[in-house]
Amino acid sequence: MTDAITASGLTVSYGDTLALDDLDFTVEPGLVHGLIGMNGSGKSTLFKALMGLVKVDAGEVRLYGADPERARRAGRVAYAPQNEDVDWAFPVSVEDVVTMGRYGQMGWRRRTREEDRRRVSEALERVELLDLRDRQIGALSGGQRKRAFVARGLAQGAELLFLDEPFAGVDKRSEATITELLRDLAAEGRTIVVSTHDLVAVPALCDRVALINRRIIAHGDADDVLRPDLLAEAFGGFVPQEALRA
Ligand SMILES: Nc1ncnc2c1ncn2[C@@H]1O[C@H](COP(=O)(O)OP(=O)(O)OP(=O)(O)O)[C@@H](O)[C@H]1O
Repeated sequence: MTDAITASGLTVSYGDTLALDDLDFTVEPGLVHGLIGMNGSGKSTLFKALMGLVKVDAGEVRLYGADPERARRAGRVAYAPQNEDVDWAFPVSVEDVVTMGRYGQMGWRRRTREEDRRRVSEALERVELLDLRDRQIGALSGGQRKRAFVARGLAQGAELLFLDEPFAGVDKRSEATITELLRDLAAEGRTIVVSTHDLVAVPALCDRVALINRRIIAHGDADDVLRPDLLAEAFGGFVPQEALRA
């Protein structure tokens, strides 16, 4: 089976800051992968590089064997950004945000067809936001906002979903709802990569765990990866205690 992601020798810098350093990352399809690392370890940059959204100094990315930009344009990959990267005051409804997932298929006039409206409704129903479809996106709770972005990816028909910190600012109940949703999507064959600081959330959510600190330090089963020595390497000598209890 073709891997969902293969990245090799990926190097990205912003001026003098080296964000990714000769990083290799291979992701099996149909699983939930957790991407764990401290602030500034390159998690968001990795997502952007995998989607062809930042300039890569060196290295190569393939998504299902294809060029990342092509995979993105074909709607095969979707990205739910960190809260800070979204303008929540923007005057769009939840339904508008999910409809954006259909833009690639709509043509330049962006006129919605029956098929688009059906896919949007199905996606909203799937994430249990159908009754909030007319609400302004910023008037949702943290967990509902994340689900709206997942719905956008589903409306688009994405096979590969990237979620940047989906549990930030989300209560335990919403976290459980999102976890269940992502587990179901993976069971249907989608591939999911989730960046999180929340190590306690990892066992319930992730099939595999990757530790990142500008490169991938370890990637595999949680028991093999969440080891004190590897965590110390990822977290710069500081081992988060909750990681060892996870
Ligand atoms: N647009 C940018 N311009 C300059 N430096 C940047 C930019 N984006 C990220 N960086 C730097 O690149 C490094 C990696 O940042 P990145 O946002 O990928 O890390 P992260 O693991 O997602 O962090 P966090 O957990 O805080 O969101 C950091 O040192 C950051 O300051």
